[in-house]
Amino acid sequence: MSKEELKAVSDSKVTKQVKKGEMIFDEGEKLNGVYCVRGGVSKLSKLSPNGKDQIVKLASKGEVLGQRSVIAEESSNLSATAINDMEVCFIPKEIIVSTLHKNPDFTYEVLRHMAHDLKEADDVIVNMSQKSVKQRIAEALLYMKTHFGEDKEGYLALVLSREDIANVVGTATESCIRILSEFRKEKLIRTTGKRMAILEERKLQDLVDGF
Ligand SMILES: Nc1ncnc2c1ncn2[C@@H]1O[C@@H]2COP(=O)(O)O[C@H]2[C@H]1O
Repeated sequence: MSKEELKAVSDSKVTKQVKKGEMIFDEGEKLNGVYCVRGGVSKLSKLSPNGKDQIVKLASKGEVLGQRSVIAEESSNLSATAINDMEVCFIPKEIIVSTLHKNPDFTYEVLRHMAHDLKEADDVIVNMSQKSVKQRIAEALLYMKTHFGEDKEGYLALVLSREDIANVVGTATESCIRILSEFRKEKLIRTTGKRMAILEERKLQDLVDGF
């Protein structure tokens, strides 16, 4: 971006604190701009008619939310809710659209991000249809470790409720609880309340890979 473009973005952006559990935007909303995640984690999810909230993605620092519907001039396809306390910065639609028209490098970057999101969405569909619930839960735990890390005691830094884990893998909360308890008995993981630690990363990966 040129100095002028950066200044326009920086003058127009508004920083917002979002508390754990608060919604940033709802599915079906017409967004007046995009949200950049500066801290914390947001779940992007879609509520189905049977009441299940399918989590499509966990978005963290550096990710942009809402650009798809802003560019497509549609309403948002997913809702974004804070999993923990977040800081987001809002950039109005006009600034995004005018920069997209003026700056090909910026447009290319946005396109690159959307192409990446598309690949992730493909992988979600393939995983859902080809992997068992057990494999999907193992994969979700490994994903949480790779993307959000561990705390000093070796627990996964991102703490998700059992319901959220079930909603990430697309299963019932009871099935998720049962499989996590199997993993615990097999000493693949350790749990303390909601907190979980991976003990046997290799074995979980083998399970995901079908060995
Ligand atoms: N893999 C993904 N699938 C769908 N939406 C994503 C993905 N990653 C990020 N997003 C963002 O999540 C937003 C949800 O609302 P929108 O449909 O407006 O725009 C979407 C994208 O900006």
